[in-house]
Amino acid sequence: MHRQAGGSDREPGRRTAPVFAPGPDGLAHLELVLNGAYPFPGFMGREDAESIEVRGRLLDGRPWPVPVTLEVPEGLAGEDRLILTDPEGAPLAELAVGEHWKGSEGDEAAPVVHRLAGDVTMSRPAMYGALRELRVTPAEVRAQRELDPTAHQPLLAVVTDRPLHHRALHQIRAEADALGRDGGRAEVLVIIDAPLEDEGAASAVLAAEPLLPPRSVFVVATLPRSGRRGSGPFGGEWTERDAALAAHVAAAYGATHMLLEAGGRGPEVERVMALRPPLTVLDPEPWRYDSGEELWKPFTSVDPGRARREPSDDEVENELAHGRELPSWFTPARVGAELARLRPARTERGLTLLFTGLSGSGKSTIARGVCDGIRRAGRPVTLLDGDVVRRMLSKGLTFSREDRELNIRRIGYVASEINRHGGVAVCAPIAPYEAGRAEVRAMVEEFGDFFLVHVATPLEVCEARDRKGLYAEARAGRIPDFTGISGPYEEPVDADLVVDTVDADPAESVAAVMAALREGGWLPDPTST
Ligand SMILES: Nc1ncnc2c1ncn2[C@@H]1O[C@H](COP(=O)(O)OS(=O)(=O)O)[C@@H](OP(=O)(O)O)[C@H]1O
Ligand SMILES: Nc1ncnc2c1ncn2[C@@H]1O[C@H](COP(=O)(O)OP(=O)(O)O)[C@@H](O)[C@H]1O
Repeated sequence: MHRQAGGSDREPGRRTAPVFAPGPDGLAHLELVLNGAYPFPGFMGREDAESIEVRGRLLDGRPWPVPVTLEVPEGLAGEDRLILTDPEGAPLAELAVGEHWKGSEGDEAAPVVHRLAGDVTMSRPAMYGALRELRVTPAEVRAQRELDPTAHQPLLAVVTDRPLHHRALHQIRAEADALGRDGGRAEVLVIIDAPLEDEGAASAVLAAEPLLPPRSVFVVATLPRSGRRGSGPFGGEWTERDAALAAHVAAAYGATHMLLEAGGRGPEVERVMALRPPLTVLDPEPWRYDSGEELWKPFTSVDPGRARREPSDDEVENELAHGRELPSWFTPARVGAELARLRPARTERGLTLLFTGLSGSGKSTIARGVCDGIRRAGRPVTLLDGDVVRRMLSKGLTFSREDRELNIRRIGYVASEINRHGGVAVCAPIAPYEAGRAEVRAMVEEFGDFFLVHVATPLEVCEARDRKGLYAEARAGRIPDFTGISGPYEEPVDADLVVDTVDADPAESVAAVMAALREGGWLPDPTST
């Protein structure tokens, strides 16, 4: 987690500070402190953080919506200086620790969290992460506008973590017109909230540039919102505190007004304004598509019977997953094309199929049949069978919990590499622990899709089959940690498909999996070829 920074001889005789790479939220806060988007010089102490939680204000009375804190491992809690680095270990800033404080997150049983507060000083500008050239500082944007003598119009910030479809674009143009002074229109600054480590929906947002008022400016920022981001390019849920934080950042860029694009389902603007952001958060008039006139119009002028419902984020994801074009009344063609590039059809995305179940449940038998089917459907496929993996990749590992977790991690790694190149990996280990399966899911979803099949054959049936005589041995006490007998099997609660092998023969079980893959769009539909 941390190590001593080598070779820092700037101040001879002074002990070298340990280095620490903050987690995603800590890093996002750090970037906003360093680029001047936040009006304070570092991470907050306990009193400020508690004051924000209780009354939405810093101790000195300034409204502020979220604590800006830095979690550190316990081993760093006693330090008085820290070098904060990016995830690759390059120094970003030095933290002069003013306070160490700890607390538990939520209930008493939760582990103690250690935090350090204090001012940060930039070591060198950040280089890591995606879209660096678009991560322009607030001061740069303000200076650019000051150079322009015609820039006397209000500045409307549009903060978005998702693509701008027709509705949002109409709303933005209408608001920019309404806010304009002297017959002009407000200028537009699009703040794309993208993760630090990848581009998120940024390229799809940028694709809408020609559809926004001329001279609209685009910047990328990462707003910290723990646990919000989904894996798709459609953004996540915004709370009113998230929205208020976005408003503070937008104001730092010089914005006078903000419109949050949250897919039409953002937090109530009144509740955001109650947190006293430093600019006006707009509650734009809803726009609807009038299917009679084939036009987008303000809600009030559309006959409710003719207002077409917008597809939900899930529906958009589903259309893209099946390789279908998004409807042109909903998405501008250029945005749709970029989304199709960001989210290729499932037939082209990597896929990991993980079969989990007791020994003898039928994993290998079904996995073999499914591999044949996938190959026949024209996709490259690799089978990572439990027994075979144990003879090769995981030779020498035992059946302790630790070794089983290592086994599944290795399988997950190989599967994710197969997925990175668009291939299908079919894995058939017992994978008895929820944590191990979740780890594989996370590894795989970086590059492809994950599909969990629970081969839910009851223990009695597996034991009666006892193909390898192992159950008898285990019952006789000769195999320790035998899954289902002397070792645990945690039933999955997140299986995408549960297969019954009691009332079905192998061919039927294979067919059930193949049907699910076809239905989900991972295999070409044979009727369409
Ligand atoms: N203690 C114990 N518990 C469970 N299974 C045992 C054990 N010892 C050996 N075997 C044989 O190893 C096969 C399971 O290996 P896996 O790599 O799939 O297991 S795990 O995912 O690491 O839990 C499993 O194969 P399958 O029957 O194909 O599941 C068994 O044949
Ligand atoms: N519907 C079914 N699907 C898979 N296997 C089945 C089914 N019905 C009976 N079986 C039998 O159950 C046994 C499963 O063994 P195997 O596939 O090696 O399981 P595992 O890999 O889970 O240990 C095989 O002998 C297979 O013929």
